[in-house]
Amino acid sequence: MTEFKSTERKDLRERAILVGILLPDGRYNPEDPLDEIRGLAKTAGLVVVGSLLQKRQQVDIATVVGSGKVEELQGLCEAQEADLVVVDHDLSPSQGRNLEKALGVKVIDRTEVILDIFATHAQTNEARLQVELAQLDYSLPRLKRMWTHLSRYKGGIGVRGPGEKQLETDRRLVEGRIQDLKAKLHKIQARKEREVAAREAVPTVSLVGYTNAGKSTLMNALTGADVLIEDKLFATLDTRTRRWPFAGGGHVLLSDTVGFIRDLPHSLVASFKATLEEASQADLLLHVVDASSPEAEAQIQAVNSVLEEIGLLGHPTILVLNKADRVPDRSFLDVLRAHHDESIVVSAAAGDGLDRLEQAVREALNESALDAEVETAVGNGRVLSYLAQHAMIRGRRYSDDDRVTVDCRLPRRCLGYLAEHGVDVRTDGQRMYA
Ligand SMILES: Nc1nc2c(ncn2[C@@H]2O[C@H](COP(=O)(O)OP(=O)(O)OP(=O)(O)O)[C@@H](O)[C@H]2O)c(=O)[nH]1
Ligand SMILES: [Mg+2]
Repeated sequence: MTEFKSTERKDLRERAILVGILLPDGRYNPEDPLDEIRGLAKTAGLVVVGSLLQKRQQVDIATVVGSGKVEELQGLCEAQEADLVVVDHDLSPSQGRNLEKALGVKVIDRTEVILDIFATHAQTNEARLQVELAQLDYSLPRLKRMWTHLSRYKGGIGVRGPGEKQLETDRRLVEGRIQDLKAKLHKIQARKEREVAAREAVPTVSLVGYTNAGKSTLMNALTGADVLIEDKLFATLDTRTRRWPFAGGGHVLLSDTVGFIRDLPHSLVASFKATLEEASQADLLLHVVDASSPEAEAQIQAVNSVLEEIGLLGHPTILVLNKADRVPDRSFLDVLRAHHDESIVVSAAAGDGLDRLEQAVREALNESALDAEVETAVGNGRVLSYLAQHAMIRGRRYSDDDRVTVDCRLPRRCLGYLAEHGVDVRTDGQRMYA
């Protein structure tokens, strides 16, 4: 019966029903609480054929939504010939199983949709390995819980059943693959670090921000690059770095990064940490915001919490309020600007405000680097090669007592390292970009 139906259908994409649970403390778009999960479903290539919302004090332990809603959902699935149900909430393995049993269709949660999108969008070898690592990290505890659940039945008759053995085999396979992936990623990242170190000592700036905020559009507008832009979530998964020539002279290196989202699955944050850590090498972050979204403020907070997780919250940052051309009401921008003093309004698509952005970046970079004289022993190879990698060296003076003084432009973030190594640093506070 079902088979007959599906061969009759012209559109072979999977048909999905979205389920949202409105909890008292949940942060949703009040006009359309399913807005984001609908965007995720669309990006994952699903056709949304229906949706269902339930207001609750807390999620139902067994089935997330209440039993009445489960019945309603089952009717909806049949009427719409749905292939799957997407729940905008994390599901425990047993909640997923219970719902699947009751509904007779596949049930997936928000994290699985995000992991799926990442898996289809990953293009470089590194991104693919990171996604696979995240997927295995996500499935490992589920694997355990799934088998534990089974072996509880088997354990009842007092035997170490095949479930237990199977679990061991599966777990060992998965754990082995995880180690293998980590080793491969480690190699790639070590190579990248060498590449970064070998770069000329030009200031670097990283774009960060909520997914779909317009980071890649801004990257293209500033550097003339040709990075993929799509009205989809997570269009960019691979970091790219391009030269951003300043209209007023000089240039910096600008990197695009993977977008953030509220409640980014932990396994993903962990495996993309290395990619995001490129941002921590940057002298400055541009936090790009879709200022035309009613969720702008909540998205800023979500990005800040990921930044905090990867230790970047205190990093020098400029907030870029993008899509100004689409903001329906100016007063909306004023509210955002009042909350965030270091912010610049732009439209990456229309090319508005980019000159002001350049000026703000110059000023921030001036503040983030110092003219310095660093004195150390001629034989201190470690510190001298550190300086060669991180500072813009202008000259060296040698003295009779085997000491060298390096005259350079030094990023502020290097002061900690030099202090740790007991090196003497003198600064006169002159600015490089006037
Ligand atoms: N109206 C308007 N649309 C913009 C602007 N900047 C970007 N967009 C649109 O917003 C959508 C997302 O842009 P991207 O540049 O791909 O966003 P992103 O932040 O790189 O997104 P991910 O890589 O998916 O995280 C695209 O449809 C862009 O055309 C802008 O200034 N104004
Ligand atoms: Mg992008």
